[in-house]
Amino acid sequence: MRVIRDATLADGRVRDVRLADDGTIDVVGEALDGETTIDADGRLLLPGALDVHVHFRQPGASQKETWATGSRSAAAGGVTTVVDQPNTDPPTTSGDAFDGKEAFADDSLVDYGINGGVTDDWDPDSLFARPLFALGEVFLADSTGEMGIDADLFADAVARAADAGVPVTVHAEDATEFDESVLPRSTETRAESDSEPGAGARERDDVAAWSAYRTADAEIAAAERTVEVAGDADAQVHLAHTSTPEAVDIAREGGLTCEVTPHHLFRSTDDYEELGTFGRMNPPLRSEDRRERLFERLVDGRVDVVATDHAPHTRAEKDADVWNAPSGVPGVETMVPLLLAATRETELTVERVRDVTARNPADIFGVESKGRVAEGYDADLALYDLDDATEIAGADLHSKCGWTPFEGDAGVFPEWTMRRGAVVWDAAAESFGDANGENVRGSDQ
Ligand SMILES: NC(=O)N[C@@H](CC(=O)O)C(=O)O
Ligand SMILES: [Zn+2]
Ligand SMILES: [Zn+2]
Repeated sequence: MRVIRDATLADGRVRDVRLADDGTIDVVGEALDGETTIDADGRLLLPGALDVHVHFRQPGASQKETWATGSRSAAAGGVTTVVDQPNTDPPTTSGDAFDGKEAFADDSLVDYGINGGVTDDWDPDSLFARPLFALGEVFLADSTGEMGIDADLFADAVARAADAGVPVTVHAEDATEFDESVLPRSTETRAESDSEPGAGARERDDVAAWSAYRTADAEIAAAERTVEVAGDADAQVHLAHTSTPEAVDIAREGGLTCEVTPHHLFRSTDDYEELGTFGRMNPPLRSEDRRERLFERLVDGRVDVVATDHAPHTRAEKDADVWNAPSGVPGVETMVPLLLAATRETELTVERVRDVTARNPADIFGVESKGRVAEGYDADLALYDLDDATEIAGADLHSKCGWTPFEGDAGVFPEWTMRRGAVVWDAAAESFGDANGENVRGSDQ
């Protein structure tokens, strides 16, 4: 059996890790026997990350990303499990659509889960008959794919998920709280607002208008409503991509779990000047003050999960004015690298990075075989040299979209990544494995 020698674990212990032939971890110990040795030489060994929020765009938008390119990007960033969201074309709102997506996921290099979505014409009976990772992201306002639903359907969908024993993830923005006075006035709306003095005072075309339009209050209101709906249905609910510290606090106090994205942790409205419309996403970037308070909650443990909301769009698509550019930024390859680089400069610890990227998502979503470097767990592993931070460059990344909102930031990338004991990314050789990822909820096919 193979042994990874002298690996520093997230808690600082230096241990050998012996791999069983079935792709699991045989034992973690000291001076272990084994046939072949992989010398970690004191470098950091982390459990492969579970990114519970990606948009890999197939079926329907393979010009932005495919399962092949998205999963390679994941592997090159130390991510060994991804969870795909339902706003594809067709949307994943029926059993047939689920099966269609699973056929594409066959191309995945890493393990995966597939979420089911809710729209007015979803087919819950056939959908819940499939091995869903979760119901979600349930869109409380329109985002890419225009799957926003109303309050009654939301309550109904959460109740059905609770009955089926399936967790729910929520895109919490309440469209009734958006500030429409920021919107450009078409001839029609201009006529209306002219009859209401004060409304629509000026036409905005700066990117910061996106943050002014989709207000922090819209997220806060939707988070509060989600707590109520989850309580009424006694459902397990997780808030996706919370952009405000207020929503994190509401989730904690209301018995929900929450995730934050790298872009809301490392970018703010101060970065619009540099990012332009490439910095437009939902929920939008917030003030530097809110970003700092979000980061504090990551450091002290109030944030449960970091997930990327990897939402690639082509450069040509993004290169439009603020009202017409699509929302979303890529991120699956840079999540762990950014967080590890941050441990060198902030109070963030490597143990917290391990918890929010692996242990907590596995525990919250019940992926029992993953998230830990311990006996019996899947040998999903990545090796890092904390002394070797490099500059992130879109051109070096493996997403099909070819750009990153983190251009120039420091990142600590993995030397190699293993999925179930097989190397899926070797940075020195710049080569990917050819393993086929598996559905972590079991396949339906
Ligand atoms: N976050 C985004 O701005 N966009 C996501 C959809 C979503 O997660 O809301 C996308 O699929 O493009
Ligand atoms: Zn969303
Ligand atoms: Zn999303």
